[in-house]
Amino acid sequence: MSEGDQQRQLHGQGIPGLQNESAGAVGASYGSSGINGSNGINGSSGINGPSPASVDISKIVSESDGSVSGISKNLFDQAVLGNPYFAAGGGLMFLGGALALMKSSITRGAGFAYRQMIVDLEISSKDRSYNWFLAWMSQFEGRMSRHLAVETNYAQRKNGSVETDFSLVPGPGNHLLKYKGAYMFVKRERSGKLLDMHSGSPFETVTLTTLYRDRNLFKEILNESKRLALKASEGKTVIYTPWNKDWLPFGQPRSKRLIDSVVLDKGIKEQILEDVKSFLKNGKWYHERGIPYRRGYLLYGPPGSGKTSFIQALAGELDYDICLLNLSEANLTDDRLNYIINHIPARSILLLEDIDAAFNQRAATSEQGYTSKVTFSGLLNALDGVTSAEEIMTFMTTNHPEKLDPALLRPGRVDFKVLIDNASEYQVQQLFMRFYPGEIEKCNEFMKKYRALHLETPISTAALQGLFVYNKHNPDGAVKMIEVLTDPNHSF
Ligand SMILES: Nc1ncnc2c1ncn2[C@@H]1O[C@H](COP(=O)(O)OP(=O)(O)OP(=O)(O)O)[C@@H](O)[C@H]1O
Repeated sequence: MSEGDQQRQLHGQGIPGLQNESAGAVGASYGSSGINGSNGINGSSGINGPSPASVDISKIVSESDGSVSGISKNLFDQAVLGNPYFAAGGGLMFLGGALALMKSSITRGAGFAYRQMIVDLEISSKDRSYNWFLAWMSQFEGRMSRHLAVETNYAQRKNGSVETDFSLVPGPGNHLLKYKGAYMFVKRERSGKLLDMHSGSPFETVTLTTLYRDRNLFKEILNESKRLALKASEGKTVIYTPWNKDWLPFGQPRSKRLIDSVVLDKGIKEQILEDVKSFLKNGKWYHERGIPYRRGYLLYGPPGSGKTSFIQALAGELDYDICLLNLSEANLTDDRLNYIINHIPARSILLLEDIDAAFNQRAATSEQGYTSKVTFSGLLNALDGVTSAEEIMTFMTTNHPEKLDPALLRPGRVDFKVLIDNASEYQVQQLFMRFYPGEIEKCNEFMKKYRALHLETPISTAALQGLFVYNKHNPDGAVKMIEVLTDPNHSF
């Protein structure tokens, strides 16, 4: 197409309005083309008005390089960019875009600043420090709480009496505390999920938020909470039971049972104590020889002979806690058993009570849908798999050792077996003197009658204790009532 043709075409079939005269020049259009301006949407050169911008085609052509693309570009520059409507819309778009950008930058900036300046600590109720923290906060003076929750505890006093303690812990919601000059925002939240099916306790979290520079205070608070919790259990034995994959204290720590309060037949207590102490002293010996540092004890004998009481007293004597595991627990699986046995809190004795019952009961009731999923081989694997650097002492008790599978009794699983029997004469005498100190004559009288009874079935130490507790401060009463021991069904 020749230059003349191009010019003709542009003049003849140009964009309508391009040839019209318009007041709006590109430079002026920005100033006067506001929404209500003369060239605006409602202005005289509005959408329905005359054509807004004039374009000098001959100028476009002369300024272009003569090619179609060059002419088109110039045409676009003048027609579009020079158009005040486009210019006004573009201005608004630009302004809107800039504002949106600014807003998102501010949001992102604030988020960034928040992340840089603020730090959170989440403690879930699965963690042992959860209750420590709540107990700490209930006693902390610098707290500002409007929602409190009551926690009722039964604390055992030194004289053995049990008293009720109420502590006001922070309830679900928001709280504020000022610790060492730093403010912390504390949020306790409950989720719909249950932490424990039996107790129905919900899964919870506590989140502490503070300035980044104060983050070290989190550790200080946790350490203080731990110290406070340990102080509360000082001189006491904590009984742990498994909760999901962790061991949590079951009830309040109990006063230590004194080892002298358990009367076993002559020499038995000393024998077990000596073995345990020698085991605890020889960690290095085990490690050097690559032998797993664990030892299994089996206490067997009739009911009420003091097996459990002795283990509790032993824990108190060693200043250990007890991890009590019930193998018949409905939702215990082999995997979970393996995990929890390998994650016992430090300085704890693992106690498996009535070890025979777990598997016998399962066999007897499997048809009725017994749900325990622990298998006997699962238990053996869990016991064998304990690979802790810390010592592991497992105590098992049973009334029926004859029912136990020999596989459980092999060394490495059970290293020390001992019969804790019904009361021997030695034990009767010892128990009498413990209950009635200094009453030697009465004791002799009691023993004389005791021998004369010719008890066909030996009596349990638990039954003897029942007689003495009934006649607390009355040794005469105990002597007079001794015949009740011949009646196995007698209850005090
Ligand atoms: N040898 C003992 N010395 C002191 N108290 C004893 C003794 N035996 C039993 N008792 C008392 O009898 C009660 C029951 O004892 P314990 O639960 O320790 O017996 P057990 O042998 O573990 O019984 P079971 O086999 O039925 O579990 C406890 O209150 C305990 O104080």
